[in-house]
Amino acid sequence: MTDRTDKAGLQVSRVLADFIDDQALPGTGIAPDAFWAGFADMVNMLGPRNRDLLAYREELQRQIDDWHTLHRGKPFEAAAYRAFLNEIGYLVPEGDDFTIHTTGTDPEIAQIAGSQLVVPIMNARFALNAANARWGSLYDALYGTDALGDVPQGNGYDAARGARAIAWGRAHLDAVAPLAHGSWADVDRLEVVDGMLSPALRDQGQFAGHAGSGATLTVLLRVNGLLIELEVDPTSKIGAQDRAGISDIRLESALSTIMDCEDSVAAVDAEDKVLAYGNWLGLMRGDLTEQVTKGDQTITRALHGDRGFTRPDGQEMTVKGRSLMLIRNVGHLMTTPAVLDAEGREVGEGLLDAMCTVLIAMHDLQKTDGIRNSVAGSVYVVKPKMHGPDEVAFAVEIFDAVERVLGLPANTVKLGIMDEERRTSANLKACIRAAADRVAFINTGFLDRTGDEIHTSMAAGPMVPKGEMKNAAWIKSYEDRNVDIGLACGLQGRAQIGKGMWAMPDLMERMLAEKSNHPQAGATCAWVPSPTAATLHATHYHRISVTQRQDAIRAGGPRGTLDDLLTIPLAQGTNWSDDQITAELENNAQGILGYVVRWVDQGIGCSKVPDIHDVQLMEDRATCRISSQALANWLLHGVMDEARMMQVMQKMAAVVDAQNAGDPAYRPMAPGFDGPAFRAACDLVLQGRTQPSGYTEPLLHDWRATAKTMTGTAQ
Ligand SMILES: CC(=O)SCCNC(=O)CCNC(=O)[C@H](O)C(C)(C)COP(=O)(O)OP(=O)(O)OC[C@H]1O[C@@H](n2cnc3c(N)ncnc32)[C@H](O)[C@@H]1OP(=O)(O)O
Ligand SMILES: O=CC(=O)O
Ligand SMILES: [Mg+2]
Repeated sequence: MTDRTDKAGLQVSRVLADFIDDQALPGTGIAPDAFWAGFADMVNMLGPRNRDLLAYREELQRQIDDWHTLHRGKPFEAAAYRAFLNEIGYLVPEGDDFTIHTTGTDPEIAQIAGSQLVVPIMNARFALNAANARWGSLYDALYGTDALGDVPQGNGYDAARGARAIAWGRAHLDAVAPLAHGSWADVDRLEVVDGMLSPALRDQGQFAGHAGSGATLTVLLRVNGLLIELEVDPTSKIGAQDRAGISDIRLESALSTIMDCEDSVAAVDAEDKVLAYGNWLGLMRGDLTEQVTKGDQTITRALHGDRGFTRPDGQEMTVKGRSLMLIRNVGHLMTTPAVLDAEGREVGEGLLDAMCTVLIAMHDLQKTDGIRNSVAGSVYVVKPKMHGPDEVAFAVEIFDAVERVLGLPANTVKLGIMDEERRTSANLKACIRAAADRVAFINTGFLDRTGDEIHTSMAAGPMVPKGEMKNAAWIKSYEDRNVDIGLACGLQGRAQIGKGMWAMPDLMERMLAEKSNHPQAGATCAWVPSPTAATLHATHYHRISVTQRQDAIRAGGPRGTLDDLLTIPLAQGTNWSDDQITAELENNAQGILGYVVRWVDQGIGCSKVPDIHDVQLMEDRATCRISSQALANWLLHGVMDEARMMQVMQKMAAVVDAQNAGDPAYRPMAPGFDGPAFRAACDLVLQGRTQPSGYTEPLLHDWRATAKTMTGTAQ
């Protein structure tokens, strides 16, 4: 039984009430009574609207299901389908041209293009690492991963491998910051004389500053707005082997980081929410620390400070040591047992997130020195899973209300719009207009978007296998239109246009080869799963000027069409071989089970799970949405029956158990197949058709709460 206390008519879990009153509010100038009264008003005013918007989602989905059921087996008529979507209000008029008015953003949002890291906020160790991932060692990223084609072997330093990393780094400098004469590979001394770098760069404007001198010199270069740091230290292991004594090339890497309260975490009750909010508070106050033990060494991880350099003109400059932090709230769907309204209903989790995360960010807004996040005085909230312009307008209303309660200037909160639901993609211009005063990014969350693609048209017929989705007409149009519309709405120089996650965290060679497609496509940022990936992906922004790409794209005129966007990825017939069907079933089942078992039993919201080809994949709720919707779709259309599905689930549960054999906290699913994790995974498929928009969170939350009750850890 949750211990609750009355706050302005709300029944608030005591653990949350204490956290807000004793930790989050002190120092903000907001009194507890004012906070809770303001939140109660918000719940009363916006709660019913929230429920109406969700009911409208369901109503539209029902009409779409009916339309497909009526037309099944007949040739698909795109024009009739589009007319129907207009008629039911799924498609709304685009409206006149306009440009956004967002002001007061930090340079990382509006001016500089670079990697965007995402991190589960409930993991303090990772969250601190992410905040500090503004800077990363290029040598470490090359040496420690498969970026050079192979992974390091053994424990000691492999000098030949080190030499390959150094050679790669020098070749990169030749490509992006060439010398006036010769190659970086041949430099045998670096120095700064009278504000000039020696040897001279072809473009002296790329020399941005320096610190120290002689044997402890640090040189800063600036390429497409991103800083590159050359560290000279001939006494270090690497520097001693280097002709110029360069010990590392450090890159400005994760320019921005999304601290995630959504799809990469498992937060089902007040205790979980307080952990998430507590870490955010530590990051915003600047005092979060975590003990990190590796081998026999324990260190205290804390936020890095800023550093001072001297510019070529002799002026001092400060270089930020941390990534600009954004906070992803949950969407409009879920409610939370952390707070009950006057009628005893759970309140919208999105309302609670909005109020608490912005309150906490006030600790940063009030600072004038030290460890600051937004120097421009903004709070960046990423809002996921919104369906269409009315839901974006509702998010704006939420933040209007939050700003009023907290006494913040209007539009302090900037909004990141995840373009990851089909109704948002199809009405993107109207969605951006709805947030024109505060939009700070649009981002193609292609993983959720793929899940919604399957769910929306679930009744139309069996879809292509998961791996073929990336070649479908809708997704190309979706990616192109997002950039086209973003540029047409004036995001260039004002807000980020972002692209999606690299979901193969261990395949860095492949990421280096492929992810340049994101800046090439005009994206000012794209998601990476780890600090190392942020460093490697930064090299793409050195090579590609996103501003120039955006100018060229805009000059070329709009590309993706709405008709392509609305083209349903139906399979052309279902004459797959039995082996093909088995492979698809097993692959999806393994991903679902491997993810869900850690989510439900251990509360881990983001995991690396191998696929059936043994490629480690980042799995979160969005990837789980795809896999479960893909299986639900094939089940609905008889590609397999329930008995076969259950057989596959049991077989793959045993495989997942074996994969986790080394984890002492792991509870095997086989041979009983009756624990909450296995049942959750099966429900995600069996009930996938009727889950709201095909989301995984309602079932995951229920089963996690059950598992917590079973183990006596429920709040
Ligand atoms: C569709 C979407 O919504 S995508 C957005 C949601 N997804 C994410 O946020 C992905 C974030 N990434 C992660 O959570 C992790 O990288 C995973 C789960 C994919 C892999 O985790 P692991 O298997 O533990 O990674 P691995 O063992 O390779 O590396 C761990 C180290 O890398 C660091 N690390 C890994 N990912 C991150 C990250 N995103 N941010 C900061 N540090 C990270 C850890 O701090 C750790 O280093 P440490 O020991 O010095 O603390
Ligand atoms: O949130 C990101 C996605 O791809 O979904
Ligand atoms: Mg998403």
